[in-house]
Amino acid sequence: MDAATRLADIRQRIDAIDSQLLALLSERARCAQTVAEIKADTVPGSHYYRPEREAEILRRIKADNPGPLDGEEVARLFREIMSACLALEKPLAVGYLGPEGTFTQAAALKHFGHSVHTLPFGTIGDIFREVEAGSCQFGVVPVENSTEGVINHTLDMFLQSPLRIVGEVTLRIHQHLMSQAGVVTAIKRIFSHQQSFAQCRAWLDRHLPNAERIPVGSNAEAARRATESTDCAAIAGEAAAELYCLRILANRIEDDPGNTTRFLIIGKEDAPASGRDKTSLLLSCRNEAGGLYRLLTPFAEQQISMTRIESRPSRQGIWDYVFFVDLSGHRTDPPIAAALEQLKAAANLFKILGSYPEAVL
Ligand SMILES: O=C(O)C(=O)C[C@]1(C(=O)O)C=C[C@@H](O)C=C1
Repeated sequence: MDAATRLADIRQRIDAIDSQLLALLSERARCAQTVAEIKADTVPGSHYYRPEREAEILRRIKADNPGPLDGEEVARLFREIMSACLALEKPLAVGYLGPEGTFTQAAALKHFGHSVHTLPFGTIGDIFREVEAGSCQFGVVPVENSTEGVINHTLDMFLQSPLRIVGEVTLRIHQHLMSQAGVVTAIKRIFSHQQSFAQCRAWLDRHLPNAERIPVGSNAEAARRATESTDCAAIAGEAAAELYCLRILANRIEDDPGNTTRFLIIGKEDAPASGRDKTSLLLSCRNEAGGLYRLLTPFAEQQISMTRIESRPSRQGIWDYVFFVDLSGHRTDPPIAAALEQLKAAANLFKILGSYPEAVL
């Protein structure tokens, strides 16, 4: 068989497979519509998003993936299928730290897929307020970066807010230098968010030591400012370059190639157990010798793994601190439930911020 005939043959097979895929996708979408009808009958008025179910599906797809497509790639395809099915049930409104083109928007789309409505807000506080007020069902906020550490503003919001953490998503952050100019040497002023400047400090010191570094509220805002003049540049992500038609002069200039940001999904109710979950808590104890040690003892006794602890001023008195703690497991797992009961009795402040599926994508 010659090459042209083989090609025609294989394309015919691809067409037949696509028709099967389309029929199966349509059948899946009809199933999701039936799920929506059942939900409307049993929990009227509630949103239809089920983070624990989505996490279970994505984990199973990755585990069963026969190849040759990469597991992450296959999971991303299924992420989009579920997003489209959910939009048929009821489209979700998701608030993020704007403007359009920020890494937080990229994180929102990575977590929910592209069939949700993403709504930009100016500050982390605005996102909390809008989700509390119900104008968005969920919000996406950055919480920590592998190079720069925690985003204090996000943690501090949980001190007052009744919202829960319903999910997490991590995003590899690639920073690019972008401008209308054609060469790096033409750049006199650089705009970026202060976190991004910090993530690219060594690169900037080496390549643009004399350019002025001007901090702005977001990377997308930096990209917009970079359109003002040809001797300006921005450090931002690819989406911002596309949005503002800027040329990428230098790719991936972050000092740490593993540079990753973790984002939290906030909503009104936390998620049931998915089989691989995290629980986040807010705690404080009396300021005395061994106070924190005694507070955390139930975790050791119940063999619960504590994956993170951060301390922040409580804002209630000088040198008074609260602790943000992440645990492996769901608050309904019996050892965690037992430890939480003990903790509740011993802590000055005890708040469960949420139990939610570990990031899958
Ligand atoms: O299983 C459900 O509850 C559904 O609504 C279906 C489905 C899916 O497409 O598989 C869609 C949205 C939910 O977030 C979870 C799963």
